[in-house]
Amino acid sequence: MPAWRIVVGSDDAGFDYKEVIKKDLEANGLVASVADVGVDADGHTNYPTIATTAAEMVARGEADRAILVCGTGLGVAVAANKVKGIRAVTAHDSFSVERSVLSNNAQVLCMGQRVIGIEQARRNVREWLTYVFDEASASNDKVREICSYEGI
Ligand SMILES: O=C(CO)[C@H](O)COP(=O)(O)O
Repeated sequence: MPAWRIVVGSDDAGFDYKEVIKKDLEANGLVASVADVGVDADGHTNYPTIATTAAEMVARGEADRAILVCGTGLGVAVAANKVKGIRAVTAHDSFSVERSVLSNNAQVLCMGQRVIGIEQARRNVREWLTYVFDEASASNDKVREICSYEGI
């Protein structure tokens, strides 16, 4: 199991969950490091800036995965997916979180603070850390097709 380098980010609407998740990650033995690209408690930054900053860190290989929180988990996913090579998903249930890695090899998990409860969000993150994409799986053909569409 890898020692994940994780980057977390949120807008104002996702700040509280981002802070709780960050603390959980820092205490999780599967996590090597946690970087926080904001927002801060008193800061305001639009979600596309936060999401693309985090996604670019993953795309450059400075982090393995990202967790992004906004009100719905939708805007951060749309923005993160604009970064070449990034597969970001909004997933609020355990099965989708599992498949986001095992089917889609998504590196970015997005959630909405206005959509799910904090305990489900924390559980999603705990479980997400335990999944690793199998490049020998049948799903890889489809992930490669997505990459090929992007020219990578
Ligand atoms: O949920 C969001 C974007 O998907 C964000 O937290 C709020 O966006 P807004 O409704 O445009 O303010």
